[in-house]
Amino acid sequence: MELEESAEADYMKGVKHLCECEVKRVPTKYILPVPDRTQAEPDLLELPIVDISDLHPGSAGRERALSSLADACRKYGLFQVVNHGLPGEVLRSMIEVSRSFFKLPLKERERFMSSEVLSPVRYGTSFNQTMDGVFCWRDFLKLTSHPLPEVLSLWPASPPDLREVAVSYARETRNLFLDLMAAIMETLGVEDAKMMEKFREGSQLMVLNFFPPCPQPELTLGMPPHSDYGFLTVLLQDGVNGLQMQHQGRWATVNAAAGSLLVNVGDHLEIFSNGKYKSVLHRVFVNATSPRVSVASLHSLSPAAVVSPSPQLVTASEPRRYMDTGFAAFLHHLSSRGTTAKSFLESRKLAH
Ligand SMILES: O=C(O)CCC(=O)C(=O)O
Ligand SMILES: [Fe+2]
Repeated sequence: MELEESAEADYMKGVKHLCECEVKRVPTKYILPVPDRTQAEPDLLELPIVDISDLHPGSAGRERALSSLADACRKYGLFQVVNHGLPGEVLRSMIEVSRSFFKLPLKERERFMSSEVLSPVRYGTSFNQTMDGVFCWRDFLKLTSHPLPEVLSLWPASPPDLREVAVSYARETRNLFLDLMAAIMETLGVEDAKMMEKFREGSQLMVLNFFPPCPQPELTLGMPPHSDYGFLTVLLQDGVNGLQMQHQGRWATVNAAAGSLLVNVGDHLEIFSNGKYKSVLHRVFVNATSPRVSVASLHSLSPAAVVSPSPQLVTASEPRRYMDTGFAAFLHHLSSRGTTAKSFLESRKLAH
């Protein structure tokens, strides 16, 4: 009992630390109101699959692949990519090095703790630890990954292979993002070379997530319902289920094999597409036995840029649906209200 009480006072140190204190019950700080908990076993959802090799110019299956990509962005907001060209070894090493980082002693991880959301390297816990009333069962390391040279020296130097592995993973996911955005622009019927240039100059943030086993997983969540802010997120998981998405008004569990890559539509693409493609609301559940690691790579324009609906998608019959949105507006929302559900995007909608 004594141990659990002192552990509770330490919740800012994260859930890995709580587990090391061998808590047998979830501290009050993590207990969600009943309606916010996961239902026992939501349905498993078969995700649409996009074959990246078919998107290459000249591929016989190109038209079909573009149409399945458009459908996936419109109807699901989350899909699985295959034949993506990322070497299995790069994916496996990224999971492995993330796992090793979270195994480091708290003292080493804590050095990267910061409440400064713009900090290029940031270790933390929960979703938005300065705002969350109820904490969630997650520790994370956020690494600004593009433009890289200025920030690389700030990344953790331990585990010793973290920089090398994460740089090569970041480069590969960035290329995948750029290929996907070129194809997505085509599915939207938008020709905009300047925009493609902005994607190339854009930002990339990698989020290494760690969800340790939880003694009472039914009381809490690994991440609350949220959408990601960027254009696309490339998501790598370790084969332990945890991701749920909202589809047709219901929560469903996403079943992704170890080493497979998922891609989800973020708020900026919803804005750019003037609402044609929807950012997906998703959350993470935890379990009592298996630690889980995931790596989310969030891609957008540079923080100084403004995202607007593409002028080519605003017409007399399709009026502009969203305000111009800069990164500053997002940060303001984050620090004043948090970003659970799709509250940020809702705040950018224009009334008609
Ligand atoms: O762990 C996952 O599967 C999802 C993580 C996620 O949604 C995020 O980092 O934004
Ligand atoms: Fe997310």
